[in-house]
Amino acid sequence: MGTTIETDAQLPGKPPALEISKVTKGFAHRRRGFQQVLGEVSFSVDEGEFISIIGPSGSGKSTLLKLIAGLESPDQGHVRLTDEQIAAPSRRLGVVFQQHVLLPWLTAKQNVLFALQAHGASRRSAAERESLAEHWLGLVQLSEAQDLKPGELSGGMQQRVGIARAFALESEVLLLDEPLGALDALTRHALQLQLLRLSEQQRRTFVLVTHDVDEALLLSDRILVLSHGPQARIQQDLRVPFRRPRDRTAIESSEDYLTLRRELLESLTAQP
Ligand SMILES: Nc1ncnc2c1ncn2[C@@H]1O[C@H](COP(=O)(O)OP(=O)(O)OP(=O)(O)O)[C@@H](O)[C@H]1O
Repeated sequence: MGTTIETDAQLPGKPPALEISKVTKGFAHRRRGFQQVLGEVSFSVDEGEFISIIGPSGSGKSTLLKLIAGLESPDQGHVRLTDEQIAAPSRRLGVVFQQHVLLPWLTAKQNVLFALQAHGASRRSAAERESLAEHWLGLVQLSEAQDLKPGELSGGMQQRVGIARAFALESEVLLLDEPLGALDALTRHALQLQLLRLSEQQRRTFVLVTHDVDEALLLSDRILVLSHGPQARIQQDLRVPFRRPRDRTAIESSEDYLTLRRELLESLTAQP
């Protein structure tokens, strides 16, 4: 296996950026009764680490991400962001969902600016906010399209606006829920590389929910596999050992890659 890169995450004594401790969550359904979606789930994420959560459909991946985002409350256990318990959405956490949730009456740039204002970046001057928005739209190759409205953009372009917006907010932790899931294979492939590049330049803390084993292997330092629900748990916690900056072609042709990929697919298709 290759060697892991050294990050701040490996410095001894540093508290984790994110700590999920003995979290459980269920929902009451009128017909099905109470459904215990997550059993006791515990894991931590170091600062600067990129982790992916994969698991069977319906196992509770999005529920887990919503708990981390403070959009749902755990029934038991807690979510901590370094020194703070998360009980509601926080500026310290940015979220990108599968469906681009852009305001249709605003241009791409205005969407990013609107989020910057709402997110408390008002301590920056209007000119600073504008150059921040332009900077991030440029990094996702949307400079030419920054004055177009969502209706005039393709699905992939809209998703790139969502990614630029999330990065521009400068949150410590970025939560990505299948951000590329609704895109065609070619666009998805290209955006995976953009996300790889951005995440390697930024080294923020990332939690990605994905169905795509190759996406998880390309982007992550660690992959957590959620077991079949109900009462899903973390059934596997795999370290992805490829050096950064990563080169997709090089890692995908390595023996380690094929072994990890096989292991993940077996784990995902294992009977509950
Ligand atoms: N707000 C809610 N109210 C009731 N049930 C819910 C709610 N949110 C999620 N669930 C249920 O929790 C279970 C897990 O859903 P969740 O979306 O977290 O799974 P997932 O692993 O992300 O699924 P997929 O991979 O298909 O997107 C499902 O059975 C779903 O119906």
